[in-house]
Amino acid sequence: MSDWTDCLDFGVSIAKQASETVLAAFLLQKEVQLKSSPADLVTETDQRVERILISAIRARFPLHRFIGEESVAAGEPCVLTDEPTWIIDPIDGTVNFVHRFPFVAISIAFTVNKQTEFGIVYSCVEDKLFHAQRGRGAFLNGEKLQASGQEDVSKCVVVTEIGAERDDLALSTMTSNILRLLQLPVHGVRALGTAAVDMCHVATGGADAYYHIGMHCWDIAASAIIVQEAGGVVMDTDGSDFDMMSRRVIAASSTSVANSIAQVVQAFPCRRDDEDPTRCVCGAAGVKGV
Ligand SMILES: O=P(O)(O)O[C@H]1[C@H](O)[C@@H](O)[C@H](O)[C@H](O)[C@@H]1O
Ligand SMILES: [Mg+2]
Ligand SMILES: [Mg+2]
Repeated sequence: MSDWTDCLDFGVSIAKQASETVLAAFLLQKEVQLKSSPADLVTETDQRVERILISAIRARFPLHRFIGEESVAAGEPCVLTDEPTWIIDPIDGTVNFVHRFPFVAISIAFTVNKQTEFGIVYSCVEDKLFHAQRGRGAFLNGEKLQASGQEDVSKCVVVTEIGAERDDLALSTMTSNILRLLQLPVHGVRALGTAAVDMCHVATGGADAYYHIGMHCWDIAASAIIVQEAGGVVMDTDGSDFDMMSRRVIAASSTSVANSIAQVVQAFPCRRDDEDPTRCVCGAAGVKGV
């Protein structure tokens, strides 16, 4: 049975190569386009990095499939099959990238039979390479990672993201979630602006939990296995099993902390990543396809 290490090694090498494109543009003025909201940005660099990654992988592994953030934005389907699949976020933290806020990451996950075999999150400006391979542990620049193991939510630093949604229901849900957490209380709430790196800090033990509603599979598919391989727990915000297409996640140091967060965090309606956007009505006022 393949252990996919050759794919992992190739993924690490192209993430580092592609980061040169991110860093070359990081301090430059950027042309910005909007996607689903005034806070959901994309630049030509996001699109170019995704093309670089996918063409390099396709040349080496021509039968593999892809789910890429900017390919999906351009109309490609977001459907996970049993085939070997690379799930790519070329720049996680595009708002940070546009503003030169130094937390931007390339996130690459690899699945076979819908099971994640490895995840790579490369925080380019920090030069921090997080990776994990199923059953073989999680690492930061080669050093093994261990989640904090914290069991008491009142002793936790919790990371989250406010996301790109700007409708009243999403904003009131997200802000009331933060208020309810602070009232538990928790030691602190943080947000770096990149879901992938946020979640990797649970694997380092520097944070004890992460939760998010509204992110996409490409934001968290790689960091989910990194947390799990560091001894953390990943689940849906309703306490059910993690489903990378659901657009809801809790990653935590322990099951008890994850369950405590699931009890106070409420979700707002989001279309699943793998739902046909032409056939769904959801969101605050049943806004089509958000
Ligand atoms: O669009 P990119 O790839 O930058 O991903 C970010 C999302 O856009 C945010 O909504 C979300 O809140 C996270 O910040 C996520 O990292
Ligand atoms: Mg992202
Ligand atoms: Mg992105």
